[in-house]
Amino acid sequence: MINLPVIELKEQPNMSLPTITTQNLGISYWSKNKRIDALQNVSLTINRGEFISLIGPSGCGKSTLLNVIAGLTSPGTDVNGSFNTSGIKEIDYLFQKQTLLPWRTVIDNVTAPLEIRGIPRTERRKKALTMLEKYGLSGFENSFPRELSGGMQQRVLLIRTLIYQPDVVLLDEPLSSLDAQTRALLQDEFLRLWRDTGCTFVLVTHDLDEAIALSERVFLLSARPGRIVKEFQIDLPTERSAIAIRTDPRFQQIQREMWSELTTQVLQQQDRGFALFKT
Ligand SMILES: Nc1ncnc2c1ncn2[C@@H]1O[C@H](COP(=O)(O)OP(=O)(O)OP(=O)(O)O)[C@@H](O)[C@H]1O
Repeated sequence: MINLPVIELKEQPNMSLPTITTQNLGISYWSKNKRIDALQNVSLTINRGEFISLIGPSGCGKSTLLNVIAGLTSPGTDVNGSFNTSGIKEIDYLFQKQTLLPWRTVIDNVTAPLEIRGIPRTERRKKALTMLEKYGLSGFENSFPRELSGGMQQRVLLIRTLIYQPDVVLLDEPLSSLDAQTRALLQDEFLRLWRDTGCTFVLVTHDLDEAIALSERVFLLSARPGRIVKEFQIDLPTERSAIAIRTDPRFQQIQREMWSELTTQVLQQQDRGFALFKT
């Protein structure tokens, strides 16, 4: 088992204060003079310090929603409805194909966010070394990314994301390229880091088990244009292991309900596809 970092506890989050709210949010893209409605009437509230996940059929707008939260809407995007990120100072984003800077050593990768913010070298190295040690990466600080396994690289990315203790961490399929065992270990690390830091975590995943194991609430989006069709309360103990919880009967019950709802959405999407094909 990997030792996990003891990170300074942030002021305990006040759960009644919303961090992110959207009201009837609609997002459309224009591509080659064609309008693509990605999201429609999305209303949700994410409270400070929560761990929530977004699931739904492929192309339903999950990444689009994360991008909006991160303030990353590209030109030519229509935004309707309202959107608010009250009181957030720092948002960090860890996405699927994110990689480390290959020409920088592990420690220089990890300290990059502190460097950008003007934290003195000695201070940033001290902080990074503490985190690397507690993450089982001691001795690799001067290695280059190509010398690490996929799981180790992902752990370095996670440390880099959290080193500045952002208020909100957005995760877009961050573990999808890893083998099942490494993935399970990192899921446990996500849980512990979430509990230790008090950051708000918003995860996009295709893996329903991952969503249940990690989250307090899971939002299921419909096929495109994505709308929230169901909110699942994950009433499992907060102090849990992402691996062991999978054998809990309540976990399995939620899993069955989620699969059933997701299958309905996917079948509807296919019906619409066939209808389009016929016309
Ligand atoms: N910049 C863009 N320009 C045009 N269309 C886009 C753009 N970004 C996304 N889309 C379209 O918007 C829809 C939603 O895409 P998005 O990536 O948000 O879905 P997703 O649910 O994250 O998909 P997946 O689960 O497959 O990763 C898709 O039809 C996609 O093709």
